[in-house]
Amino acid sequence: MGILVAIEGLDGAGKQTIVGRIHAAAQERGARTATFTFPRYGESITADLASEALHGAHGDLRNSVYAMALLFALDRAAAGAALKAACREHDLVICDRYVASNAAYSAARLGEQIESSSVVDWVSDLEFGRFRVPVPDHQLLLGVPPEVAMARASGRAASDADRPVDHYERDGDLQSAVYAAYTDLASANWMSDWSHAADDDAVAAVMSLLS
Ligand SMILES: Nc1ncnc2c1ncn2[C@@H]1O[C@H](COP(=O)(O)OP(=O)(O)OP(=O)(O)O)[C@@H](O)[C@H]1O
Ligand SMILES: Cc1cn([C@H]2C[C@H](O)[C@@H](COP(=O)(O)O)O2)c(=O)[nH]c1=O
Repeated sequence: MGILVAIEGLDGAGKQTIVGRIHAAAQERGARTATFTFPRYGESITADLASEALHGAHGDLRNSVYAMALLFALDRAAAGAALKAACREHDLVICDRYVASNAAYSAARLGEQIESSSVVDWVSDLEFGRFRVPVPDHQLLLGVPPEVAMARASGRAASDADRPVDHYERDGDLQSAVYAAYTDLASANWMSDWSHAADDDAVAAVMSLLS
């Protein structure tokens, strides 16, 4: 049985980039490695609906924190069997965003503190309890602060017409609140052990989990 590792962090922090580096390093070491990216745009109708809402479609859908979180959770629920199979067939399964994204963004949007957050409990009951998606063995918070992540997201939007900034990405106060929520989830080792690192240290933190 392989290990399931979730890479978390802000919009534009560089999660996709670091997942690529971890994947390459693990394969170089001979580890059978698989990756999943959430939301699964183009594969999941609920992921696509969430993205469309973040870009202005579907009326006031995006205003509901619980409705948005439910769409993201349904996307993961539909991937649950594939995730479990991947863990059986690989040494390392890396998720670019996972359940903690729902916890951090939802708590931040509602202004709830992690240690007493109703929505964080709702997310874990729904996703791990009811939908039975696998609990990650390790979670890594990519330690890139809001101002850096937002600059990277804006730079990407300027050079890629298919990646305009969305409703969450253009909200600096939300990005700061999400980073604080993630930091608290990591400090509390929410659901599993966390590390908090960037760049080479982030790659090394995940590689150290492989025996
Ligand atoms: N270490 C880095 N230094 C400078 N730029 C970087 C670094 N890592 C990623 N970038 C750039 O920042 C932008 C965002 O990176 P990436 O797409 O990996 O972020 P992400 O966290 O997956 O974003 P999102 O969650 O919004 O999909 C890209 O243009 C990427 O090339
Ligand atoms: C998976 C997931 C994502 N979100 C948030 C985080 C982002 O701001 C957007 C879209 O994700 P992307 O990585 O920028 O494509 O949605 C969330 O709130 N809950 C989730 O489970």
